[in-house]
Amino acid sequence: MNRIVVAVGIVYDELGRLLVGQRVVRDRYFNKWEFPGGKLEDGESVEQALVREFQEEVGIQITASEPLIEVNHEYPDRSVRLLVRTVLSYQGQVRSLEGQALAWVTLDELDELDFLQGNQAIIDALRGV
Ligand SMILES: Nc1nc2c([nH]c(=O)n2[C@@H]2O[C@H](COP(=O)(O)OP(=O)(O)OP(=O)(O)O)[C@@H](O)[C@H]2O)c(=O)[nH]1
Ligand SMILES: [Mg+2]
Repeated sequence: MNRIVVAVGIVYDELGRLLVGQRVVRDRYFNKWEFPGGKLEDGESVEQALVREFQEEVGIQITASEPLIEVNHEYPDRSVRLLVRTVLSYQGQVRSLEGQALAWVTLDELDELDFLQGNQAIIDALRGV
């Protein structure tokens, strides 16, 4: 099976909280929490995909990001490669553009959310485990 390549962004607010979104009902894995992002389109770099997805989903313009971690995960129906980047700067105001719930949460609060399975390695990396 081909691996689906996904750009994922970690954005912090001025209090050091992270931006998370809840997948909407029409999605696979509905109601699971995730970090904003999405699949790379043909010919796109990870940075281009990240900029496009953040514009489409949460309405901000990312101006700088750096790699955090790459995670391969096998779901029952698909294999994904998550290219996770830390967002260093952006312009605009975060808002939900696709009907998804958005929240700013602390690292401790991440445990209370029902995340996509593939995200445990990301959360460990954020905690420096
Ligand atoms: N955006 C995002 N996607 C993630 C995360 N973790 C994770 O496993 N994924 C997986 O990455 C893939 C890409 O997500 P997506 O929202 O662009 O695409 P999708 O699968 O909903 O679209 P589709 O149902 O039309 O194929 C999904 O299979 C999703 O489960 C995450 O933190 N953020
Ligand atoms: Mg998406």
